Amino acid sequence: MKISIICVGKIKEKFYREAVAEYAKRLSRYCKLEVLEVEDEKTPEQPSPAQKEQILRREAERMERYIRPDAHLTALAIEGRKMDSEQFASRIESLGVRGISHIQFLIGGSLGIHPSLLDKADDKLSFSDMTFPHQLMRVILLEQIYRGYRIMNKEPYHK
Ligand SMILES: C[S@@+](CC[C@H](N)C(=O)[O-])C[C@H]1O[C@@H](n2cnc3c(N)ncnc32)[C@H](O)[C@@H]1O
Repeated sequence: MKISIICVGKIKEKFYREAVAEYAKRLSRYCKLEVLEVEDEKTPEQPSPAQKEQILRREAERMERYIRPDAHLTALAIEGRKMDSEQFASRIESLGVRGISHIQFLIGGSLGIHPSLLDKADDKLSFSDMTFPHQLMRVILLEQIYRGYRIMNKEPYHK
């Protein structure tokens, strides 16, 4: 399985970069992982609705360049569907059984993901009703994918 994480903005903090690198290393046993970063737009403190629309549209256009029509697309969104780790593992497994060999995840920037891009996603996945910074979200997603593979392979994992 190939897994792509398409995200807005770079990871600035060293400790997040190290966590991403650690999970990427652990995941290399299970899947082919790629992390694709697109440039974020400068966002004013209080963007007007028009500015917000423009920022989200530009970031969405950049993300769309990486979206592959044959891949299964999951957008990370607070208002998406919640699942537990076992359900998430089954989801990845069942996509593989259905012959899907590429899963793409989208993580938005500070203003989120443009609604038109959210509409294109096959799934919208929520990790809780709370808002996480996009850099931390990347780490959490990688950890859950790793946990998912451990669950699928019936390998021990701390609870
Ligand atoms: C700082 S958040 C954006 C917050 C923005 N106000 C919104 O409502 O989308 C950046 C990105 O991280 C992801 N994210 C943050 N918290 C999340 C959560 N609880 N569940 C799923 N994705 C989340 C989403 O992809 C979001 O676009």
